Amino acid sequence: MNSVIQKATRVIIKVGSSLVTNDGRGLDHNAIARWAAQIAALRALGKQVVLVSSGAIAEGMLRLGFEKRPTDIHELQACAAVGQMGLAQIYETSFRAHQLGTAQVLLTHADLADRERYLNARSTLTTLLRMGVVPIINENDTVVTDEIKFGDNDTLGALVANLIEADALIILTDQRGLYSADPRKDPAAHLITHGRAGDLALEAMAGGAGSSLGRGGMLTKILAAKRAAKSGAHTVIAFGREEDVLTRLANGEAIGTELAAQTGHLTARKQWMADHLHTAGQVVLDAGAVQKLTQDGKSLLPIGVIGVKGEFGRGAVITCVAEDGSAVARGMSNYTSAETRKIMRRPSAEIEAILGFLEGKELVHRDNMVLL
Ligand SMILES: Nc1ncnc2c1ncn2[C@@H]1O[C@H](COP(=O)(O)OP(=O)(O)O)[C@@H](O)[C@H]1O
Ligand SMILES: N[C@@H](CCC(=O)OP(=O)(O)O)C(=O)O
Repeated sequence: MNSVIQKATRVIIKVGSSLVTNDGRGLDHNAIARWAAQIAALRALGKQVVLVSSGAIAEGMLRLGFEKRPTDIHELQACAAVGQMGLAQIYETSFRAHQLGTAQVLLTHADLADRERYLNARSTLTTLLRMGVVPIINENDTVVTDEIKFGDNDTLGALVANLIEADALIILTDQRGLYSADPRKDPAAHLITHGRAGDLALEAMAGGAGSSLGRGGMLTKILAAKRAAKSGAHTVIAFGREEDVLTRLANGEAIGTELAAQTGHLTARKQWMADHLHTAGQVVLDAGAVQKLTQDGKSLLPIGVIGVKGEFGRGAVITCVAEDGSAVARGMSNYTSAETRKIMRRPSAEIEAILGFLEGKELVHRDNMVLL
């Protein structure tokens, strides 16, 4: 038994290049239809699923008539741009068969390192999930070249797990999981069924890149598990063509390699916030707001703010202090300091009229906050 996926309510599933393609050129429509059916079953169990799928380059190669993977980086980018249309098309059709809508989300690592974009991506994804849509994520290969060189969606999967605080990351690949050595080179290698995310011994077992299409190999998967664990997500690495792999994992079956996170979401978030000792600014809360945050577990609304100190941008980590100056909480602000000065002491229903837009009715959402 393995209850990690069974217990998870928010899951990122990453489907690698080596799996999603038909012998390296074009997409395997039948395999994609099977994953869509299984993801629909997971949704019916009440799980929210985000799919990170590779395969754009492979499909673009087919559509543009390349026999071999081009070496020119801009030709690869062109393949990705053309192929992404096919990838979106096939996922939309496959999920539609199960009455599920899909959304295309193209991201770069830099997007997630930028606070404002991070918050925007997070809000978009959580809104899509709330609406019952399955977001399909890939790298935005048009605007970056580093990622295309390494071809690594494992890292992207982990970053997305951090972004929306997923409970689990499932990495589907062309091997049954992590082996004690690369099974393509060492026939005596055995499957590692359990491990601790972040254990350095695992990194030594994972060799370099695997197939000619997938570039990351097992090492990027192990590093992705380590990264995902930073926000409390567990990782499972499994063979994507194993029959009903996703639904069986959701039923608690032990398949592949499970790499467990050692800290829960809350501890992880606190650690992350603790890294921001030098916050960009402060907001002063009235007694009612302090009570809402500390006693009732609520978000901070602008109406409870009576002062703003310092200058900060949207997405900055700020400190919420009581009138006597004692620190109450720390969190990411939905509004800049200038905007906060305009909307403080005012009801959230007026934000849009005051600023001309609404980023959220909260100044700091509960999910982006830790109490001190
Ligand atoms: N210890 C290991 N256990 C399993 N696979 C390994 C290991 N070391 C290296 N590999 C290689 O990693 C490959 C999977 O990585 P990759 O081809 O990048 O897949 P994907 O496209 O799914 O990301 C496997 O086919 C295998 O050859
Ligand atoms: N973004 C690109 C490549 C991503 C990629 O190959 O990643 P991986 O599946 O981790 O080896 C694509 O869609 O073709």
